[in-house]
Amino acid sequence: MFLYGAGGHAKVILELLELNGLSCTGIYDEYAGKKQLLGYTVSEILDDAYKQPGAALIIAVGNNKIRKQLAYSLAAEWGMVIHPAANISSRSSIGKGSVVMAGVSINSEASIGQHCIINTNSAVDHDCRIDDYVHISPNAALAGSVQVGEGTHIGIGATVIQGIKIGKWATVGAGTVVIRDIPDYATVVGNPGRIIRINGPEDAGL
Ligand SMILES: CC(=O)SCCNC(=O)CCNC(=O)[C@H](O)C(C)(C)COP(=O)(O)OP(=O)(O)OC[C@H]1O[C@@H](n2cnc3c(N)ncnc32)[C@H](O)[C@@H]1OP(=O)(O)O
Repeated sequence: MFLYGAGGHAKVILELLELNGLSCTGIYDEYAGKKQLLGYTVSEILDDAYKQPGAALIIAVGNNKIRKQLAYSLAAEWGMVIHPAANISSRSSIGKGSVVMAGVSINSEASIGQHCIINTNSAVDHDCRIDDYVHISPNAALAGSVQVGEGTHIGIGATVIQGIKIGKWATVGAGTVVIRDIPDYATVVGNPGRIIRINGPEDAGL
């Protein structure tokens, strides 16, 4: 498995690979300014090795917009990795390029898009629909049938009650309690969550 990205998020993914008995064949980061990550070599030059038959790449970058831009520019076979201590319903689905950290629960008939981060100890309950490039931060909890649009960031420890629809490229602040639908591009904070800003399509990365 190849990784693109050599920051803190990449460290967590490297350890997921190790726990799954998968070898990391290469790490690319053209802007990292470092040669090593956890003892693995980091290459600043993007060669074609990750495009060889049988190779797969995970974009190990936490920023949702940058992950989307890279997904379009790198054009690879996408890998996926799930922590062995995640509870994943056999009736759920997870898209290519996504990563699922320790302690996560993904319950029945939930669907996770491509290049998502489902971070440590978060919960995505039954029938949730998570679109591509979403990040569900550590300890966030989504009740049943919540929808999260493309590129949205759910902050650490946020709580979303059942049936809520959250638009695309929105931000839910740390610890926010979401009890009403959230429009596209909105930033919502507090308990109950209130909108403090609405950006535009320029916030969507591409
Ligand atoms: C493994 C990992 O590290 S995963 C990463 C997890 N990280 C996160 O979840 C971070 C989530 N980010 C946040 O919560 C941020 O505060 C954001 C994105 C919601 C807002 O950030 P900014 O746009 O920089 O807003 P800013 O800090 O200027 O705050 C604007 C106002 O909102 C308030 N505010 C900001 N965040 C929150 C919050 N989480 N809860 C309540 N109020 C908040 C501020 O107090 C401020 O209020 P004021 O105008 O009355 O002073």
